[in-house]
Amino acid sequence: ADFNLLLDKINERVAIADQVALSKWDSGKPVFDAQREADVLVRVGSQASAHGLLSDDARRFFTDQIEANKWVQYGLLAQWHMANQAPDTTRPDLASLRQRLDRLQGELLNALRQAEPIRHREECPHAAAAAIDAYATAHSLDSLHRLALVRGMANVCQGPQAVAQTPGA
Ligand SMILES: O=C(O)C(=O)C[C@]1(C(=O)O)C=C[C@@H](O)C=C1
Repeated sequence: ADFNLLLDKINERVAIADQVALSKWDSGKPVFDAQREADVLVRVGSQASAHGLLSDDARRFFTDQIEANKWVQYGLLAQWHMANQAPDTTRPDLASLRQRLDRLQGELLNALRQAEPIRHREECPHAAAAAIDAYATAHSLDSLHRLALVRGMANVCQGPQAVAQTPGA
């Protein structure tokens, strides 16, 4: 196992942030929505064990994904305010973007579970950083989206003591 599937799923979620930012540019809604974050994290916590993960671990991981999402939104909104314009590509409304985020949730948790063995290895921090670097280069990510991967991977390495639950436990 390596980090490629996990990075793919993290990057997929980050790519949705671009469209969330556009919807917020249109609506003027703030990036931060405390109630929505709480809802997401409650669901993640309750679905963790079905994916073979501890609730706290899954919640911490998702807190990082939400932070990565906000970094991208703040970064893009600042670029668009600088330019006094945002791209005029068609964008889905926030409700359908949230449905897409919800659908990705299980895939992200499965990808985290799949990475479990490397997460506890001594070389995890180096392997994670190298995988992010290679992934960002291979996908020609700009510095904002590269940094979002760094943020999303921030707590993937866990040290040897944490133990995963068996699915359904
Ligand atoms: O749903 C939104 O409004 C988003 O901006 C997405 C998201 C997330 O990553 O899930 C990020 C920031 C908000 O505080 C809530 C949720």
